[in-house]
Amino acid sequence: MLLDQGHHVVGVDNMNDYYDVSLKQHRVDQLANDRFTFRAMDIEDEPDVESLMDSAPFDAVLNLAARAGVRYSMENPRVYMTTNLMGTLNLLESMRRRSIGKLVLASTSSLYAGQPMPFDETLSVNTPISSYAASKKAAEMLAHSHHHLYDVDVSVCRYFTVYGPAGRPDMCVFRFIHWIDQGEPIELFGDGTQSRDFTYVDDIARGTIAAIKPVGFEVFNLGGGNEPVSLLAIIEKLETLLGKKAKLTHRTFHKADITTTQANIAKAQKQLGWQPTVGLDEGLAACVDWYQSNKPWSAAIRLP
Ligand SMILES: Cc1cn([C@H]2C[C@H](O)[C@@H](COP(=O)(O)OP(=O)(O)O[C@H]3O[C@H](C)C(=O)[C@H](O)[C@H]3O)O2)c(=O)[nH]c1=O
Repeated sequence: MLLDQGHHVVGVDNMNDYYDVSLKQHRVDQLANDRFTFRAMDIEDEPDVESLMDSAPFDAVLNLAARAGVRYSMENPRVYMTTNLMGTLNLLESMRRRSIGKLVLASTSSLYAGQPMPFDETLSVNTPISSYAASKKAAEMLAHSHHHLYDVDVSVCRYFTVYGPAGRPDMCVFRFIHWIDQGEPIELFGDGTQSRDFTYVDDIARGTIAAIKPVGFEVFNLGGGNEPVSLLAIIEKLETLLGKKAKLTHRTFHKADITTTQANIAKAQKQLGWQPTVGLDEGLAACVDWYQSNKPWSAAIRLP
């Protein structure tokens, strides 16, 4: 979207193998453009971040680089802190040294666990239930202190369960499509009544770009803003789209999982002029279309 608007963009990804690297490469390949440069590097590596920041006169940094799996953060909490917190520190420090004035920081609705819905940005989110959420909260706080000390302008975007074509294969929508299509049992944590305010990736991209505008320091919920939809309802919709019945294997509800999410998006609507436009049925259909039209490669993507 930034390229379509005529901007020059440098994209960074460390291409780690937490999930199938061919999917990451597929996404990079879609961005072929004279104004796009890709750098395979890690924001944890301070000298590399410094050299990156010297490579062009940046107006803004959008930090979407993260360890983002909720359940895997119980297995390997250390990488969540090194990437999500120390990586953010490297970016903030290199921005400070060069007076790059704008940071958009991707954060998460996972922070709202235990709070009353719909989740409002003013709720206190000091009791995270996963190392992932804790690392994102830590990054938000670090960004705040850099805003206070060095005047960097910060928009924190709390994303609500983002899905879309070429989506993450550690998340439910991608996996459920794969399993239903392949006739394999869906691994379902809990009874499937847990629910999410699913948000389509293009809406998230538009909201993230809208958040580049100067705001001081603000937190914005970027969520569908709809009634939360249960996993069982998602499975039913995917069965219809794929024309196949799902088989289920039940697993214990995961301790790091939030039961339900619903965004209050009034603030993003008002201050960013942002409104999600892609409904769940349309969004899921786009995911299934992408999966079908990229076969056999898409069906062979390794699930973590
Ligand atoms: C992958 C998978 C998930 N589930 C269940 C577990 C959860 O109760 C629910 C949604 O899990 P998922 O990982 O798709 O999404 P969230 O737990 O909402 O987390 C996601 O949205 C937030 C905002 C982020 O910030 C995370 O980066 C992102 O991973 O489906 C299953 O039952 N089976 C599965 O194979």
